Amino acid sequence: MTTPFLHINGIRKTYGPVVASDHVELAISEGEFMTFLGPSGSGKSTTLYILAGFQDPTAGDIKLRGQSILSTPSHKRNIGMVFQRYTLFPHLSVGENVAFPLRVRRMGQSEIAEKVKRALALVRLDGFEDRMPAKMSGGQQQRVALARALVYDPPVLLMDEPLSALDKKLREEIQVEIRRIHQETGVTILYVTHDQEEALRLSDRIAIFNKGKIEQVGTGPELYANPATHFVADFIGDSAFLSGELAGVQGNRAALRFANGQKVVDIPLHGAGRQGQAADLMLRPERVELSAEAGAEGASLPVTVQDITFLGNCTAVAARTDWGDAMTVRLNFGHPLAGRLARGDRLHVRWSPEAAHAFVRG
Ligand SMILES: Nc1ncnc2c1ncn2[C@@H]1O[C@H](COP(=O)(O)OP(=O)(O)OP(=O)(O)O)[C@@H](O)[C@H]1O
Repeated sequence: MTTPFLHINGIRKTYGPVVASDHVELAISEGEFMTFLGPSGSGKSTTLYILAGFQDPTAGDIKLRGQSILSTPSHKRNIGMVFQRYTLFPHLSVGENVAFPLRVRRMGQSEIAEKVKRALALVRLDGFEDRMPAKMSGGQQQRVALARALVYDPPVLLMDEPLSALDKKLREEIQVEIRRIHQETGVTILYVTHDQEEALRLSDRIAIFNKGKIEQVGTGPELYANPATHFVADFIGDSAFLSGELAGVQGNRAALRFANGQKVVDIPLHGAGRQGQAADLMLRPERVELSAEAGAEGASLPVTVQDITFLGNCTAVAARTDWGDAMTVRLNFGHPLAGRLARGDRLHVRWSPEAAHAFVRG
């Protein structure tokens, strides 16, 4: 096996009784854009801070090109870092902020000027050297922070929710910039977010964190097409989950029975399960339609319309099964049912049989 570029090797971190990172194991390739995605408190930042050297792990190791970096102090790890909130020095100009890591490294004045100019050009802030941070927008300040983190060409850049303080439009603009910078510099990026759309836009691969552990690692399409667990299936994509119980299990195929007695047979079962266990049927939104007529047996359920919301290119229809499970189905603009629905209407949710997956309740 070849040595991974960056190896997070069984990292565990506890704070008293709280297990923040629980044997996190991950190999990252040189130049890869890896995102840690998960809900608040799932251990993403803790793992990143251990990489940065701000925290020591309780157990495990971090290896860069096969060498442990745990005993190297944070400022000597040569790892760039951009945080949630702008962390510029307010009393220093943009140029001095970006120059700071080079001054610490005792670089010569002309080389500093050259590198600062190049780093500011990279984040499209050419000519902003003399501006003070307080006179810049949030997005500009975050780009200065990015220039400062990249100015000494670190092999690894860590980013902890760097866009969470910005509004949606600005966030999307800077996401495009971050992708471009990643491609231009080839720096290996580890990026923390709880926003699945951001993760999907930016990453080569995504590690899904839950309760301190990585539940699954894969590309966006891999995670969407083959979620390993209920949690991953729920976290990536807007899926409907309809509750029932396992009516029969054969290997990794199962039959699932809903509370109204209807059955869905021969569907993939993710994770171990046995007959009688509570389980959910997962339906991805693009394989689901609403119709006035029932569909094929085992691929159709009656529902009641709860709410109708026009969203421009589509209409979101919130519906409920007879046993109270909620789901939302989107009708494309111009769909024959859009504009003709009212609360309380009885309709049928229909899906293509290959779109149904069973997940045992976690
Ligand atoms: N210094 C600390 N002392 C005690 N507990 C901590 C400390 N730092 C983190 N924790 C706990 O460890 C767990 C993981 O926290 P962490 O910040 O890594 O999660 P996260 O996924 O990055 O969440 P967020 O997106 O909210 O930052 C949480 O339960 C948190 O409360």
